[in-house]
Amino acid sequence: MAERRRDALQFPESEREFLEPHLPPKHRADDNTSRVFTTLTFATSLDSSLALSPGTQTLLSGPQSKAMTHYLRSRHQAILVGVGTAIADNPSLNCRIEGVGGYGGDGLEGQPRPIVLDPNLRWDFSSDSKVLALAADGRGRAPYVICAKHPSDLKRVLLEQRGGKFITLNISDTGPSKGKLDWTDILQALRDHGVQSVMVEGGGAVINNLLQPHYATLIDSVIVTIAPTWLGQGGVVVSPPRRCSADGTPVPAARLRDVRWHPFGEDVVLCGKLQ
Ligand SMILES: NC(=O)C1=CN([C@@H]2O[C@H](COP(=O)(O)OP(=O)(O)OC[C@H]3O[C@@H](n4cnc5c(N)ncnc54)[C@H](O)[C@@H]3O)[C@@H](O)[C@H]2O)C=CC1
Ligand SMILES: Nc1nc(O)c(N)c(N[C@@H]2O[C@H](COP(=O)(O)O)[C@@H](O)[C@H]2O)n1
Repeated sequence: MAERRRDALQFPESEREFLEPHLPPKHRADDNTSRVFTTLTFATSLDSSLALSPGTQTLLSGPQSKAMTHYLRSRHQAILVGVGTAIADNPSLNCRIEGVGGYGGDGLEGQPRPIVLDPNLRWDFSSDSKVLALAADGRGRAPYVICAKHPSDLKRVLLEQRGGKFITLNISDTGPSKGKLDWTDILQALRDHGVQSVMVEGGGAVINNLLQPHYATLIDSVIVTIAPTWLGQGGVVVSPPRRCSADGTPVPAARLRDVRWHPFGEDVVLCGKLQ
């Protein structure tokens, strides 16, 4: 049995039941489903902010909802963030729940694969990246970087040495991701690389892009932590593009159905499906 770590998080069995209907099915090695179970999840303030300002990290989740997020990480094969988040936060993107690989468990069992959406190769993971350091230390997996350019051999070799890789896709020339990567292509590429479930954590640009009606059928589950604070103006806001009906009247951009709420400490967690 691997050594117990003092920084491991606890998430009680009694809280897990609430989340179960909103999680991907437990995967089998022979599972041939063609699509990726996709969960959109993030922590927000009462004024829909993810962070106090662009380029900064803001702690919103309390200890219980943070443990919940780490439990979600253990139940998905991958975590996806945009390069803005990778640069701003230098995140760990691993799972620190007691009992998963690297935190008392065997190998890398329960550790999700970090995915960074970085079309123009802005992320310099070669210096001081927590994700790569954790991968080297056996407490997380090396990232897959989804890009639209060919990386330098230096970056490619460094990533591959740690067990990660670059996945190069074409920029979309139509639809709601014109000039970017299309989510249908991103999720298909993940499936082609063996990923059966992914939680998309953010940041603002990623969430606002994905919350467009065109992609609603790609998202299986939405799980949002709401913290009892207002961050104020100038933050990184979740607010997808406006929609209008045929006569030009504004209509809601997106809405959840089958909604359930659960308090975690001072936060509340909302689970639902996109209509
Ligand atoms: N409270 C929370 O749960 C979370 C908060 N954050 C916060 O969000 C902030 C970062 O958000 P943003 O600046 O909006 O950056 P972001 O993390 O959304 O990354 C934006 C970048 O991702 C790439 N991207 C996004 N969609 C794409 C697409 N369809 N195709 C190709 N590339 C695409 C582009 O390069 C874009 O510039 C940080 O302050 C971070 O702390 C991030 C994640 C979760
Ligand atoms: N659930 C949640 N609560 C918050 O308060 C947050 N700021 C975030 N941010 C996301 O988590 C990443 C940091 O994760 P590590 O602890 O470094 O693994 C950060 O990059 C955001 O994606 N999430």
